[in-house]
Amino acid sequence: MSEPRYSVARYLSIDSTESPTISVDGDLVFLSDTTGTPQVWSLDAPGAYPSQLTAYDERISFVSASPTRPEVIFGMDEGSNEHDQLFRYDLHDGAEIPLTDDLSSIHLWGGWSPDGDRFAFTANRRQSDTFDVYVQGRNDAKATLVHEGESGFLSIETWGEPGIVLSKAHASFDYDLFLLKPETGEHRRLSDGTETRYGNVRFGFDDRLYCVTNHDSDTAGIARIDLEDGTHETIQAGGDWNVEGFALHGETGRIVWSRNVDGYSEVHAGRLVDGEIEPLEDPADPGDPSDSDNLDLPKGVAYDLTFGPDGQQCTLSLSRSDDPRSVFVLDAETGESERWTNPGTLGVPKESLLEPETIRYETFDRREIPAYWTLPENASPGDTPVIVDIHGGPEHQRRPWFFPTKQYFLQQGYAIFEPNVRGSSGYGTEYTHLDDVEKRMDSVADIESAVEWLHDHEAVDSDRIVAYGRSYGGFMVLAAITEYPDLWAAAVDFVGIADFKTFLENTGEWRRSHRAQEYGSLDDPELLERISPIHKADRISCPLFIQHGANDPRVPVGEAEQIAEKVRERGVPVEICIFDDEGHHTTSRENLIEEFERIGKFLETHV
Ligand SMILES: CSCC[C@H](NC=O)C(=O)N[C@@H](C)C(=O)N[C@@H](CO)C(=O)O
Repeated sequence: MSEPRYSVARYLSIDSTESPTISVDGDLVFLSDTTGTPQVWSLDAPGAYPSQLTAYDERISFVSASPTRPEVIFGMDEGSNEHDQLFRYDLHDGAEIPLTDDLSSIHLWGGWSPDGDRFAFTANRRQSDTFDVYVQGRNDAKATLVHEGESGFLSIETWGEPGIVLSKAHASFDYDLFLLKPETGEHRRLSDGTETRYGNVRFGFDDRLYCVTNHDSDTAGIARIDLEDGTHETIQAGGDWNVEGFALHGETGRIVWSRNVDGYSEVHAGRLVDGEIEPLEDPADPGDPSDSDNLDLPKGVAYDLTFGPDGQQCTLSLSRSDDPRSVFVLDAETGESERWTNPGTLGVPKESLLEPETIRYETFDRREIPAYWTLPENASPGDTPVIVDIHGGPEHQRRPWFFPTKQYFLQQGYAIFEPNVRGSSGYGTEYTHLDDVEKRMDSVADIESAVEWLHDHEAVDSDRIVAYGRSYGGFMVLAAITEYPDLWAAAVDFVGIADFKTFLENTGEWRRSHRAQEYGSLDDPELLERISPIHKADRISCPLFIQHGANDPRVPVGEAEQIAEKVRERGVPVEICIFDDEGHHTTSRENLIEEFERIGKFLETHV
């Protein structure tokens, strides 16, 4: 194993800057984890020295600038328990005003009223399994309940002159949209009841509604929804790939949108004219519409597209394998971009941060599974250990963004294999459903096929392959080492599901029905038993590292405790790392460093 030149603490101390928003004064406000947890910072010019605005130990989850005043609202939870409270921050005098104080409830940020006098959110205050809609004056201590939801998730997409748009998530690809008039409580459905995913909902010029949706398509595009009759009209199709987001400035009609092309973002800019997108003119050739390639953004993953109040600037977050999460600002008229934050790599040479190769491997049913494959420098034939890193969700997608621990393991001589197995998002709606309910173990079989691909690779040491994954990916690790126990030298399970029955019984009650759509219902115990690794723990033979957070509201910590006990009973090496002040994500840098120093030692011992 090559001697590590940089500690894992060094990689984990590389800052992330993201979630940008532009204040009425034109200041950029964003989140940075420089102090060890994401806090609110501001910048008044690109590359200037940023100003830290908040200094909590707890993580801040979002920040949103008022459309009319020099102030923002941010959300913060405790111990990573996802029970966010809301706070207002005055950008001129630094005053911080708590807006909610119901610590037992989750507050999901919705948005500001168009005049900035009020804001809206959903919360499960009334019933823990149900989110209701609340409106609160920016100076008021109390909120008004304006709509009672039904059991399960309910969130706010946007607030415009016509009203508040609500999103009811029945499942990851089955949403309904509603329009709520907060003054009267009038509430009517805008969606047509088909199994459709909606996101990024925004009011445009003359209050027409725009969104990202896969309505009537296998991939997502930008559509306009008629508020009167609910007709959906696609104004920008995704084609072979999904449109992933857009920013739209109502008054000017300026639009910046991006497409997820095999994991990489392709960013476009233009203007809505008569409801159609007119691409920006190519500065070099006036009259000739430019295309995405004319936007001189680094090739990576773009997200958080957001216009400033005047529509002249559009800010976004962007990350690449060799570029930590940074904030850029686009000139919406010319398409020219400027980097506003540059977190740097703490002296780790950028050329040592490795880009993946995008590959596809054939799986058991001859389907092609996309994956990212990264070999370490100077990988010696037949002597390279591999970490198979399986993402969570499952309706998520691994993409080529900056991953500090991935770069650390690469520098230590591991190759990294990141499959987007069936059920992953990013490859069309049909692909996301290939692992649903009774098809669960097909995605685990995709992992076996991945290892077969690795066995055929000249660099790989087949006896030193590690199963590694977070959340749903942690389930995939436990499933892989029970279904195919001979393939693995070791395994690392972060906040994984071990038993779908206890998971569904103990997960947050507001999310149970949503997750049952993906995994199966408690009414089908035979299915849940068939797909739960806990019942095959006697097949586990490789050393297992388990990490969890005691405050996890999604995958209860009991999932970690029960699998650890089962495996330990058999005398197989098990190490468990549970943080009392963390939840589904380890959010403090101090804990992350402890976690990964322990994982590094565990892998050194067993691989
Ligand atoms: C408005 S949709 C909310 C989706 C929900 N988010 C928080 O609970 C969710 O299920 N997210 C999945 C990515 C998720 O948490 N999946 C696993 C864990 O990886 C699970 O708990 O089922």
